[in-house]
Amino acid sequence: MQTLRTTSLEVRDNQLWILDQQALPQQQNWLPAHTVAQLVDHIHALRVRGAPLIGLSASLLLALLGEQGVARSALAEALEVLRAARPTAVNLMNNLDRMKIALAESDHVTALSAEALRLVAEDKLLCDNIARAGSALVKPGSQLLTHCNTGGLATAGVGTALGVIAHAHQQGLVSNVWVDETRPLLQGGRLTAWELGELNIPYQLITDSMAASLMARGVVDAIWVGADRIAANGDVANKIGTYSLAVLAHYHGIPFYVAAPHTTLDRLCPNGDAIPIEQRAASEVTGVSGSFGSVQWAPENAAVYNPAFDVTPADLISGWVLDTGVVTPEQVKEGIFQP
Ligand SMILES: CSC[C@H]1O[C@H](OP(=O)(O)O)[C@H](O)[C@@H]1O
Repeated sequence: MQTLRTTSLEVRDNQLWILDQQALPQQQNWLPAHTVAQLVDHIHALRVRGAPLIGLSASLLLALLGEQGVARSALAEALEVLRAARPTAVNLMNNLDRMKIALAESDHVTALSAEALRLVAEDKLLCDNIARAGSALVKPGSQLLTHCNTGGLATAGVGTALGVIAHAHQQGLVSNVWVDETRPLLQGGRLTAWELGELNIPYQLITDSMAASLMARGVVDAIWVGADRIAANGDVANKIGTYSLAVLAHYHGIPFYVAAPHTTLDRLCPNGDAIPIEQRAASEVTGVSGSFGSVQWAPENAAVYNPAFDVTPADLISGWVLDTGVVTPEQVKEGIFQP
């Protein structure tokens, strides 16, 4: 397979390498994802994270294994193991469903590589289209608030919600970005802050609990978030903490936008109640770990509830900004996302 590089993925010498997103921003460590076990471990640990990126990394590895001569039957098993690596972000399943079709072709090795590269190229374009569609909704001088990380690290392109923010900033429309640190894994404080710094976009890092008072002060003009799965009725699963932002935005009359590629749509999922929500380890809440090591503050036997995502009901969403354009609440009510 040709050499390929995104912000956090690289194909080099016919092997897949990943940028460890748990070590950022202090360290930029590229790690091997040469085997299914390695990539699944990276995905479980969120060294590889972000709904689109998870699907793309799995697709690329499957194609590379095919080129390395792994038997078709073993590739089919590998596909199923990768498909189960994380349950909420549907991009993984959507991508691998397309790879499954390629695997059934007579020349499956060529078909797998072509499909994986097509998925990467498509995602870059989807990000650009989302950025353009979304920035049309940004008013001049806006202060925008975002949650978790939805930039180039999480996609093959400029990102989803953060791609909109970056494109709007390029057009001179953004005066400041409020960056939710996004407990417990701090994707905002570590990754979004790093990406905005690299892009020279003005931002202020806040704890998640600060968002409400900023809205009350009238210094949040719109909220932009990503998505891990969009159900047929428009409900959205996204990083834990998204739902509370949507409720606050509704109370304060602030537009709340979800930015995502169409590969995040799950038309067979009727509503948010049907979206599987990943439950994660207690250690992510009882303390924090990173390139510096780890520290624990809660009692050893603390009982912990740690869902990685929550669901925002469609009636709290002002618009779904997809690569195909902006979808309105009226269109969602009319069933635009229905199968
Ligand atoms: C464009 S990434 C979409 C989505 O993925 C993130 O979750 P995680 O960091 O657990 O992979 C977050 O929910 C983003 O909004």
